Amino acid sequence: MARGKKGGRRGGKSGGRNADDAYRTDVVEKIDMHNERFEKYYKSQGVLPDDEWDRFLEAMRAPLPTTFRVAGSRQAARLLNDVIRSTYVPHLADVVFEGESVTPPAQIPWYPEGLAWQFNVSKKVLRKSPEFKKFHSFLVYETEVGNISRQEAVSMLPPLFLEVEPHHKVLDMCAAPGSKTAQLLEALHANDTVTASSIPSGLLIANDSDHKRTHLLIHQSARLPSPALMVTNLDASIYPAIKIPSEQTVFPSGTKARVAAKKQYQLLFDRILCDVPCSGDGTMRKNVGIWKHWQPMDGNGLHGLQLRILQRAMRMLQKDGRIVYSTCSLNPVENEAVVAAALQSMPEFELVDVSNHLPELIHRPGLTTWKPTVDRSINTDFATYDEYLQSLPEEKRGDTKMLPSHWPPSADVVEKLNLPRCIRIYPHLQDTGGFFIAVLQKKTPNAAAAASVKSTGVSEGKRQADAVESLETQDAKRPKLALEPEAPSADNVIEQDAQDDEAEGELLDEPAEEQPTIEENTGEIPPATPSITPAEFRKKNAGKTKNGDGSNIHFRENPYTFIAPDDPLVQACISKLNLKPDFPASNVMIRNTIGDPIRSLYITNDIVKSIVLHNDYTRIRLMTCGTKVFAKQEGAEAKREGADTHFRVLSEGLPVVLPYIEPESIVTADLPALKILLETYYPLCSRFDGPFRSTIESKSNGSYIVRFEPGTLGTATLSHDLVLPLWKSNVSLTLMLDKKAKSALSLRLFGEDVTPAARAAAQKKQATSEPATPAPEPDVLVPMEEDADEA
Ligand SMILES: C[S@@+](CC[C@H](N)C(=O)[O-])C[C@H]1O[C@@H](n2cnc3c(N)ncnc32)[C@H](O)[C@@H]1O
Repeated sequence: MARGKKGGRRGGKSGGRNADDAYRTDVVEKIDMHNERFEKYYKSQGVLPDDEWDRFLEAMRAPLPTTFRVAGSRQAARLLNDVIRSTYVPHLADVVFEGESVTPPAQIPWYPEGLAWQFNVSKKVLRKSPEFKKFHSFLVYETEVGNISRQEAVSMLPPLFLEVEPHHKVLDMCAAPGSKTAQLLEALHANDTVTASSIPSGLLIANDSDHKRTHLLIHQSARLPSPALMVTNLDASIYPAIKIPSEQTVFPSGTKARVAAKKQYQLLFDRILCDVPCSGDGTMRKNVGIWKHWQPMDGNGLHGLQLRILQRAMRMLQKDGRIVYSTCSLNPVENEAVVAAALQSMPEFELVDVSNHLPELIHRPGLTTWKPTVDRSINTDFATYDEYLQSLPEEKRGDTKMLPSHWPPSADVVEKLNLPRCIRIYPHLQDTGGFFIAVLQKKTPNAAAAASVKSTGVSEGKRQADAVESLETQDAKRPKLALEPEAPSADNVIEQDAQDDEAEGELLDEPAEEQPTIEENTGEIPPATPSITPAEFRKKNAGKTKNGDGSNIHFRENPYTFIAPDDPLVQACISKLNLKPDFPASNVMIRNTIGDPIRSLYITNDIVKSIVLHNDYTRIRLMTCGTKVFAKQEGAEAKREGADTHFRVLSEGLPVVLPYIEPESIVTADLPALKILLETYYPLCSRFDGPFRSTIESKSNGSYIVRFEPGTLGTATLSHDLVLPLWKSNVSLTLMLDKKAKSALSLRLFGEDVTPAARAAAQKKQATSEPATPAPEPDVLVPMEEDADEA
């Protein structure tokens, strides 16, 4: 659905059920799933042949199968997928419940490597069948720790069509709650191993205009911590130009060195996902309330914003880049109409034929014609916008909210746009929700120039010459809705900017002397502006508002400060945690309000650092970036030794830091040791055996890494290295994982939750004379922040 309107459109009570039940697909009756307007509208669009109509409606009314994706780095995902395939599925193969056999989970045929699954069992089976109950617990805990993502099948598609690689600069324009962002991050981290994260050279900016929902996004993406991630909170339709020192820009001959030196350039993206807000009628199988409230003016109203977002994306795309535009709506006004209008406004773009990209995916081509309705009663009588306008009294014509782009272009234009290259997914085709996808790219230069002149009468050269536009002007500019040609593509603007700099005066809002200079066009990002020590930071910012320069009083996030690699804090981490010389110490950052003691250190990759250093973080409304790697170890012991020097590696940051930790700080242990560490909060060193005990006893107190080697213990098998952070105190050890992660690990390895938290929960239940269960079980199958609208 378009937004997190919880309860907004989901219908009310029905037939005496309680309000919660009204939203459950397994209890809402089919009798409630009718909407005359819906049927009339879609019939008149000719979305499907007549003989498929009943099957389509039947599928729309059937409960949506539960689907999930094995998430995380590719190697780790493969291992977990093997556990599902070889351990859980065989146990679920012959389940009979109340006399009926239950179909086990099956892999979604089109998802690469079989990493996505679906099953369709009632909540009763999940709760009462012992086999499914166990599977349910497994799913819940693996979801909690981010190894499994509960996601609608069709919602998994857009990132697959985007084909992200680790070096790509990616923008996810409407990203919350973040299920697709997680997939994009995984693709960026394709080179991660089971235990160690790569530091991709690329970048993912995940954006959403809804401030609250960006927190969901941050939470969701924290499951795959990445130094390459940034989260912003902006209106995607007017997404500002992000400034970055030029890497590859070839300056036009004659550009004065002084001009080139002080210029910064707009970051262009290799991949952009526009998963735009939409009316969401493709999610009706899940959000059954939409049946009651559906009406076509929702789609009409969203069309303009959807188009502006797509046009903004087109202006921010690299030459060889790719855009995926997607909605979970079946309405052509939100789909083909948007794509057609965008393509006409920028003729240098084309639709990509991706019909064979996922051979097992059954889909239908995009529509070449459609009939917008001009009112709620499904009045589709007007063949063109002009016809509609003529039908209105003259004085009312200015008031209409209908736009020319709601209507299909003329037949000859439609033919050139290749709209059948769009992908439509209908629920009856593969038992999914409904969905729409279009993949756009820039044409090869010659084709683009020809298309441009033909369609607009304006040559590309003239267009570039007209493209005198500063980054600030771009920020303010809202892409046009009308179908006249969009002015410059963003990359043209960039090349033009260097020439215009002298004539236009300063193009940048920061004073020139604060800008890093580009010495030569070497293709490298110039060194960062000098980092500062925390003490200098406090001094510099003393007396300022919480928001740094106070330029955006409504934006209340903490500032971002890179600290100098020779800062005592960084040096303390390097020496205490035994980090190798190649640890990227100059990419360590703190987030802090003025004067606060520093508790956490973050790390980013080079490009994220460069963006942070060259942009006002309040202007780009930067919610977070990079990943937290070290935290100050609190407690008396740490204080005794000097609080500023006692940092530990965080479990979420460990995969990033692991490649930089010297082998002496990594101790080796086995499965029995892991079981002790899971069963007890602070086991004494004397409880362990063998080389692990002697090694750990010989170590001084502090942060270590423990590597558990593959092995068996009873029926438990550890099939690959497992690396976790450990804290050694005088006589005891602590596994530095949170409770949920410990429970998930225990369930996965030992088939039961052996943690103290689970024992306490069981005792509490016993005390209240309820039957004890190994761990608290959520009410829903797999908790999902925004289950209602993640598609
Ligand atoms: C369909 S949802 C996105 C789902 C998301 N891509 C996912 O996979 O989890 C659309 C999102 O667009 C956001 N949104 C609405 N208007 C926006 C705008 N003008 N700019 C950016 N985001 C917007 C909404 O807050 C909502 O989170």
